[in-house]
Amino acid sequence: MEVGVGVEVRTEGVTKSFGSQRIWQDVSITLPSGEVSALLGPSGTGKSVFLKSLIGLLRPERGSIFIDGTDITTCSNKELYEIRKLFGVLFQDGALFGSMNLYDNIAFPLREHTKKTESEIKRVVMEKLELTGLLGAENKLPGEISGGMRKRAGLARALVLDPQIILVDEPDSGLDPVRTSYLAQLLLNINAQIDATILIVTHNINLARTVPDNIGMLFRRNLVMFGPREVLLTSEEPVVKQFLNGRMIGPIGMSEEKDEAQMAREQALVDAGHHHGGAEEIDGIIPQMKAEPGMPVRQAVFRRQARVREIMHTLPHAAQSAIRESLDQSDDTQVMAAYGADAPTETFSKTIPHGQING
Ligand SMILES: Nc1ncnc2c1ncn2[C@@H]1O[C@H](COP(=O)(O)OP(=O)(O)OP(=O)(O)O)[C@@H](O)[C@H]1O
Repeated sequence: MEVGVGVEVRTEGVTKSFGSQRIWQDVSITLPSGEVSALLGPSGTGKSVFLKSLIGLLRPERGSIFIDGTDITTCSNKELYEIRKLFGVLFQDGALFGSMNLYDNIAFPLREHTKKTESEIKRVVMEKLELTGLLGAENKLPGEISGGMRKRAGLARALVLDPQIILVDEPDSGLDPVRTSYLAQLLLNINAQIDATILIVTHNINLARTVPDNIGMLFRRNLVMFGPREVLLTSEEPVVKQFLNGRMIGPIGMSEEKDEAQMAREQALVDAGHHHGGAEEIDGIIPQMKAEPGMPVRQAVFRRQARVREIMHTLPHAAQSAIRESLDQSDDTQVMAAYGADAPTETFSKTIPHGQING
């Protein structure tokens, strides 16, 4: 597999509305090159709109979006067309063409955007099918396979042009927790292999706690925070704590947000013994998932360590402690020991066997 170098994605004060509906405002975010970042937020906060803005499918009315130094909000259509080739995008349902088999779906970007011969195309397609555990399923139509397989096929297609930026919209949607973990493992393996800058948009708490190097959150039309994973995972911000623990108690309501009086009434109910809805309260930080044995060392880990050391003094105290703890353990190469005590769970310690096409 060719090794690319992920490029930086930076937004500066971007604001997006549809008519009079403001989706988010003044969002400034830098996705460090080659690292894995996640953007969280309750449903409807505009995560997908953000993702579509990054590839120029939607245009914010204010602010700039720099991809590898080019502002895609002002560049020409020709430049945008070239910039888009840096991206691989995995949409929620895989966005496959229903009438094409998996092979043709995955070959599609190569036939559209390159002059490769059919035998070269075959080599790339088979490589991506193998990487995503889909060998043997190439003749199936998207309608004949499960949601998990469709996601993996979408990922295979997103990878064929050797993207330097991979955007993933809700990798868990429609998947059970185990298949979600397999897909998360695959994304980390891919990051180790091609060093692409990855952004995962999700409201899956497990994924947020275990996968990304950096995490941000959108709420009430604003970016609540964005930074190294330890910042959000140790945050005392009520909306972040509520979200991470999936509780009903807090500023996030059924449709949008709550007022103070409503929050006080609900807290009184919980104090009186009513269940708050969250399955578990997790304090502190769960270790980050690692690339699997046999993968190259994930370079993002070293880049992030250097970066985080530099900004350490600007971070909240709790985040600093958590980062120091992780740095102390970090002769760690971020490749999971095959049978080591630190393999987080059995689920994460297995590869998708080649040819396994279920799920
Ligand atoms: N093309 C569009 N035209 C008008 N409104 C839109 C358009 N696309 C999205 N919206 C609106 O923008 C808001 C944010 O939608 P978006 O899908 O980005 O949210 P999300 O955070 O990804 O939600 P979820 O987690 O439920 O997928 C919604 O109110 C949606 O109706």
